[in-house]
Amino acid sequence: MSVKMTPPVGKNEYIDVIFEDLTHDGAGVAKVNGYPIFVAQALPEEHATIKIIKVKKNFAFGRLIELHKKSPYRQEAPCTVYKQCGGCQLQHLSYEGQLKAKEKQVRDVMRRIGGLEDVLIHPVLGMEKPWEYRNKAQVPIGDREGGLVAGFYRQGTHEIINMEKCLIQIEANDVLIQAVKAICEKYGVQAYREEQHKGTLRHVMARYGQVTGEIMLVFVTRTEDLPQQQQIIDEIVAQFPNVKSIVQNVNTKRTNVIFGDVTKILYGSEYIYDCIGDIKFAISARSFYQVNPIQTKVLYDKALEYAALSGQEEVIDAYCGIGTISLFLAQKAKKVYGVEIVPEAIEDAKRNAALNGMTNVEFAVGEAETVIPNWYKQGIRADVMVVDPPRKGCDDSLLATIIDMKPKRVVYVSCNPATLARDLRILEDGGFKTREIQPVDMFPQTMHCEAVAVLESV
Ligand SMILES: C[S@@+](CC[C@H](N)C(=O)[O-])C[C@H]1O[C@@H](n2cnc3c(N)ncnc32)[C@H](O)[C@@H]1O
Repeated sequence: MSVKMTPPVGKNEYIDVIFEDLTHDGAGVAKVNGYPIFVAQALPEEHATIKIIKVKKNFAFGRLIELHKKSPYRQEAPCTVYKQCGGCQLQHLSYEGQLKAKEKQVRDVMRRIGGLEDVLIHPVLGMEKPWEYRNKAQVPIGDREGGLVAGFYRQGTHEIINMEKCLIQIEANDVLIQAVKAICEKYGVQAYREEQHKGTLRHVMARYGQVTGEIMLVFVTRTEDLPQQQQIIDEIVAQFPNVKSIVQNVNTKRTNVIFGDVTKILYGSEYIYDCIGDIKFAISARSFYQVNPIQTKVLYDKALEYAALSGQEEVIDAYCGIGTISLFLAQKAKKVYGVEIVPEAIEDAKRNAALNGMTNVEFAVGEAETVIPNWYKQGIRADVMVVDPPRKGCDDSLLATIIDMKPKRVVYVSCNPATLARDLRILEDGGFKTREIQPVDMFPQTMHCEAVAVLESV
């Protein structure tokens, strides 16, 4: 017989609470008789009066009404559009507080989801200057009173708010996007209007090579043509000589997905270059490239250290993107095999290997969970397996193959501690032991948390 529980709070009720924790999206968590209430902008240890705004069977949402005791880590968020934007969730928490919160997040999920009580978890490696770090800006374009707006969607809506400066964005991208907006306005380019599925310009993306200074600009349009294309390009290139590639991506669909299937080069090269450490990379418009170049080096150095290569090992790099980690590893390995699902990224990866004179790498296009089991059947064995999956983590059949293959070490790079913990549990049950976990702060001011773990076959 199931017992129906009545939530201990009611809608519109005002109550006093003490916050204990943060959710994975940065809201404060308070509990009433074990029943959790989520409140945006609240921090652990804070005492507050809140108003209940939504009640569900197992949890509720509240709004901060009055803070009675503030967290010692609370600070004034420096960004003027912080509350409307939603791109950052932690600007009201000092950077020291953010690093502590992320370390706690990793510890909690390792215990709760992974059942890993005794694993060594290091403090988060943070940034000296945790601002202006993003090398990629991707902004929706709208129109208002005859002009264009470029910025962000107001939280929970598709209303575009204009933003001239994003505090986590590398300044060069902000400056370029403001200029592109003015140039497009001058030549009468219309913004895409979602409700009517009319107009031209949907998004503008700028990607900056931190070391080379090269910039790629991408226009995402609903239409095949970008009106006054040549004049627009000429003005951009005259004002910004470091723009080395201008690309148009055509997305004709009614969709929230940003990119369409067709990409054409309007000016310059199909890629820009950047360097991480001693390795040079060509990056094309649709390829994944880490957004925080300073911390990427920290992360990859740690992955390389955990791989503990002597020069004799065969290594598989699953989810390899444009071969960034693969080429880092190839400096110290006998042979590296990279696998990635996006064909353009694998073309970039091959070009990158040639660019750096590396001949001990081989890349394959496909799902890691299909390609690697096939390699295993063909007799390929890795001494070290590196995985860097998207947020949903590794597919079960890939984990099963890793368990069968029994590499000496697995280096797991993760952008989602919850799926990392889940997958570590599966690998531990299959005969591996997690030796240590190093969280690296790739995304200051946000709740996103990256970590690299090393496991050994026991
Ligand atoms: C977090 S990124 C890591 C990329 C690369 N290791 C890096 O650091 O730049 C994850 C990559 O996995 C790719 N991917 C997603 N699902 C995949 C799958 N099932 N098999 C192989 N690659 C996949 C994505 O296209 C993306 O390039």
